Amino acid sequence: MKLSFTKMHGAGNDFVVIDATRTPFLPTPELLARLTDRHFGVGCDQVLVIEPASTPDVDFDYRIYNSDGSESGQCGNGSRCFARFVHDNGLSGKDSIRVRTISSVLELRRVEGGLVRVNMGVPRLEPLEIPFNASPRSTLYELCLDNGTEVEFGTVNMGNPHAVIEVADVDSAAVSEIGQAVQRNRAFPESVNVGFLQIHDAGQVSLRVYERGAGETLACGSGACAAVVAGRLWGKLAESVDVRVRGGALKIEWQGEGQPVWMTGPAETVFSGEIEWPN
Ligand SMILES: N[C@@H](CCC[C@H](N)C(=O)O)C(=O)O
Repeated sequence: MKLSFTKMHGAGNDFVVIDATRTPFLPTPELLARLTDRHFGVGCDQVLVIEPASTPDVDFDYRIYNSDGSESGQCGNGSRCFARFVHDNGLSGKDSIRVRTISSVLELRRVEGGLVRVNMGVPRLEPLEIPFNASPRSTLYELCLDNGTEVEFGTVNMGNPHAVIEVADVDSAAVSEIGQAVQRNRAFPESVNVGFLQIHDAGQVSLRVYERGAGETLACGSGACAAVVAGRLWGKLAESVDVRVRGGALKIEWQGEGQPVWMTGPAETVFSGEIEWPN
């Protein structure tokens, strides 16, 4: 059987997009591994699946699988690619569509210049359940990691979990080592996306994210939203922030508690293809 796919990226966070609006996509671990593997398959950070709407209040369902096969309820960069794919392939003529993930409903809008603006929803700021070696301090937690490092971080749920650590310099931050140690901590039984945030001024930051289920990616849209929310709660950021990531730039806007976060950024198609499955 041949499976059609489209390779896309949003600021370098790359995806294999599957249109399952007519034929159901049944993602076995082996098939996901074939799609995500950069050496033996197509290669991507996440597989995005476009499904028919399961309820009348949305246009489509949106499933997200990390490169390790785990499923997530949110993928910001993927949402912009989702909107672009739906438009370019004539699946909807609307300029604004609503999609349901396993955890959230998102509104995706096409804007000028190939950019897409996404209503990423209202961030959830529930306090972390504190296990033995972490302690809360206002919107910050302190944690002694199993590698002996002490970190301070904020937590924000954007439909998926994020821990945000402020650093003096993103380029020299030990993103992989600290990211993995935070993910292993029992404070995060479902693991967590770990953001490293450098604040240049109230409107400009740099960010690297060690993603749950995918490792460090060139950009993480939900991570950018979480980082700006955390930075605003710490009183350090303005309502509109330009976020520099390794693969480009995103604009994040958040008016404050109870309000949705808006993310604007690029969405590009790289190529389309077919793979034989099973081979
Ligand atoms: N790259 C994403 C987030 C993808 C899911 C994440 N790794 C998780 O497991 O929650 C984005 O752009 O938001």
